[in-house]
Amino acid sequence: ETLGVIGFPFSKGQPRNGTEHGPNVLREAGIITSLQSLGVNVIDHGDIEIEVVPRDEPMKNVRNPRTVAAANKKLSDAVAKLVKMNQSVLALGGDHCMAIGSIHGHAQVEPNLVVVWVDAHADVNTPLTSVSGNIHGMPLSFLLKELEEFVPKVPGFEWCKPCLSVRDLVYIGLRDVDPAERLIIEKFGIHAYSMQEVDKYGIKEVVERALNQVDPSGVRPIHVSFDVDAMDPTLTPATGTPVSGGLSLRESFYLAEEISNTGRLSVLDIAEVNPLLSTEDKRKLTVINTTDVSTKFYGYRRQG
Ligand SMILES: CN[C@](CCCC[B-](O)(O)O)(CCN1CCCCC1)C(=O)O
Ligand SMILES: [Mn+2]
Ligand SMILES: [Mn+2]
Ligand SMILES: [Mn+2]
Repeated sequence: ETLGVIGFPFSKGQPRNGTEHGPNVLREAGIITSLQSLGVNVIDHGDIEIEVVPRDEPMKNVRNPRTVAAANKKLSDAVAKLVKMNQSVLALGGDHCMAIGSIHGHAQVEPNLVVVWVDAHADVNTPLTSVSGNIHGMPLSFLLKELEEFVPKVPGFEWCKPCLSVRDLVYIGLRDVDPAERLIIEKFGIHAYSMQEVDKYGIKEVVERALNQVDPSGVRPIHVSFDVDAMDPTLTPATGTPVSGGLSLRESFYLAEEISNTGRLSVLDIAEVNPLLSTEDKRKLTVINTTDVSTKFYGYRRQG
């Protein structure tokens, strides 16, 4: 089994510079060697080449649409190519708009995939419901078939055909959801385990229910889109939209271990590491904790 690593050095899905350095600070922290030490055959395919599209005027309030679209088209093609070569893929971000390219590319080869979205946020605003205009708060609206009729054409995204159904998506870690996002989640009955459910049922029960709801027969390829702001900000402070009361280190480890144990993790996104948004020691803490969770997704066993 080969694990292909792709860097997505990108920040234009949100306004805070720094997530373009995410892939490299994770590499410098030794994420590749940590994975290789698990006996995983890791190939680092380098970074997606990012081009800034000139005169990339906002479409209504959507910022950097063409630049975000062009970068994610490249990511989609790269992910599809690796999945087609039977590699599992670790995509290092970069802001969470990366999920547009990553999930789209994965779905071109594995249309039967399910998505586990681990995040403080639902990231399901449409270009019309978004208050911020930051595409990192909208990726799922570009991917969900049931939202297609509510999403306007955004310049550059002509390539991005919705490829996911709401019943194939489950959230874990929500604690900062916009009113319009809540409406969408309730209208379409999207499975969602917020931090309230994590407290109520415990992480074991939440992970069990989540996986059972999207894939009761336990056969479908899994795409995990992991926003590091799902974890408590005391653990991953170097991120753009921190929200208190997040997943503990052990809850994050357990979630990753259970996903790993399915043997069906196909693509993992690690999004929203922003080394510029904190002091040196907080940056170190963020990349160490992010790396430690990542190794659990790929078979690190706490029991030895
Ligand atoms: C909750 N939605 C936000 C944040 C999206 C975070 C994206 B992620 O990838 O980091 O998860 C925030 C919108 N609020 C901003 C403050 C005023 C109310 C709206 C948005 O910009 O859509
Ligand atoms: Mn988030
Ligand atoms: Mn996110
Ligand atoms: Mn974030």
